Amino acid sequence: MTSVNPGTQPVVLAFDRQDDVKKFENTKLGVKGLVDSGVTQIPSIFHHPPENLVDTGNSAPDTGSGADPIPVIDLSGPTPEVVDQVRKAAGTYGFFQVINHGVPVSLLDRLVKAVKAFHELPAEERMKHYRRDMTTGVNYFSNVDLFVSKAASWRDTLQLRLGPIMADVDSIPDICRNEILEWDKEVKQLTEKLLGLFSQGLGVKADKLVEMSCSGGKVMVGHYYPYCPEPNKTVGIACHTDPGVLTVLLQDQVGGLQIKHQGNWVNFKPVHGALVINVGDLLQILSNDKYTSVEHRVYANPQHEPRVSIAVFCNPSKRDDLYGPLPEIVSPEEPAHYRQFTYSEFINSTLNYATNQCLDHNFLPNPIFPIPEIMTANTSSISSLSNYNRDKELQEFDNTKLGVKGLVDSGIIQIPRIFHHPPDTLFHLSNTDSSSEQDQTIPVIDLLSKQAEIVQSIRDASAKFGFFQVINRGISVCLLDRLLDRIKAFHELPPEQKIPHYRRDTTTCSSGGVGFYSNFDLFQSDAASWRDTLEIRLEQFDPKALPEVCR
Ligand SMILES: O=C(O)CCC(=O)C(=O)O
Ligand SMILES: [Fe+2]
Repeated sequence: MTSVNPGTQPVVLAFDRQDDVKKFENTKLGVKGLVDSGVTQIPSIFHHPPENLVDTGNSAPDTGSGADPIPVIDLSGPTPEVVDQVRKAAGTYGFFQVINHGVPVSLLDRLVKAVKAFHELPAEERMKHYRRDMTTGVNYFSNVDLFVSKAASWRDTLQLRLGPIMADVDSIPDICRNEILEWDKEVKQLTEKLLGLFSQGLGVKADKLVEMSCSGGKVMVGHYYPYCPEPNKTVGIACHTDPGVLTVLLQDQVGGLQIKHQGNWVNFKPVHGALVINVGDLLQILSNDKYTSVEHRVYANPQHEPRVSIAVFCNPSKRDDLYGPLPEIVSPEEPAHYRQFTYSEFINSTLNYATNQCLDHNFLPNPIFPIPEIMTANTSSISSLSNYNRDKELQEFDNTKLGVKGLVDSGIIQIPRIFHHPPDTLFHLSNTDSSSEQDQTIPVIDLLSKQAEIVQSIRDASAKFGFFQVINRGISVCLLDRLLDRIKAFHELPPEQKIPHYRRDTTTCSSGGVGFYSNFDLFQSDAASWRDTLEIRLEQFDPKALPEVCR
């Protein structure tokens, strides 16, 4: 799309990509739909920068070559030995596989088959499930971050909330419902067992992490990585760490997962019947870096056989409890590397993860919750933190691109400190005393009155209040009502539709004169205010840049 800038060359507006992304989203068929349509070249929205790419040389990297260094742990072994193996693997690789884990291998096989069958349903069946809004707890989409990432990846996902409250069971596609419900029961037991082993590996009581509700919030994703005709231009999942406590991953035999170990990418060789376990960012923090949350990625599938993987992300369900290095394991000799924070705060601090409520996890800009401050463990409340870094928190808030509405949607119960105004500037909403100011009302001037009266009223109001209201001003009241309603509708759009409009500078060509932001003076004022804004430069804007909902 081009637009003409008066007196200069045509300029290419930056929303070309967003149009292509929307077109792809509107197919409701994901990358599987593209493959089925016979594409031989992948659309440019999937092109990743060279530093993200994996050279697969058009065939799968050899997942079998060399010694496979990632430990396989037999959970049926004696507990002290298992604890020791878990502690070592979690501290060095951040990843390991478990066998004899108690989940019937036949169920694992059936689950992979059922999730694959869902992704291979006829187009008209599959697209009925395509949605991003989280109300039922069941979602099917391609790329959780489609509208915010710079490049999309070659993967579709069926996502389900397993806990603390199971998704609406009737919304789970029939073709995989029974298998998912069976898996949910098994994975609950397995994750509690694993949290027991992780706790003991830190030398704290076995039920410590379960008591902290570390696996109470669970999200399952069933990924489908179909054949990619240009695997050297995109990826299956870009390099990331999982933000939560721990991840249980079931993969089929196709291969494609790679983990970073000592600076090198290591292929994760699938073992039939085994489950892959990895440490998330929160567990690294809770363990005060004794366990490590490791970067991993999946290359775009160069084989005609599609790859299926099913991950369960475990997160705390107690949002307002404090998390941070376990007090039992910090001491003056081994001080805490991170401060204490609530899980809500953790979510708010990680890019739009909170605000779109997709606890599918990936693609956080920082591999670890950015808490550089070293705090000792006796901190009992966030508000008593002395190491408040305002610039950093402002930047993190701006990075969510969702304004204060995003904070409200994420369920915060305390407003972040960047919004705290000094007491002398605050209103007292509970003050009902009728002061002299409250008795006075701002004049309403009827523009259909006699000219002389109008002039007199305007002169008086301007002198006394500097403000007045006008009625009968020739603009249809119905239009005004619609305008208010549409601006409200814009602010209440789902995150993925609002985020593309987030920008502070509406003077650039690429903005089209339109921008959505929270607090125009966010980085200059002493305290931010509880308000978001859609700005339109009336003198010069591109109608196409306006959000459709209020165009
Ligand atoms: O598909 C895989 O093997 C890995 C998936 C993954 O890393 C994720 O969903 O976070
Ligand atoms: Fe992951």
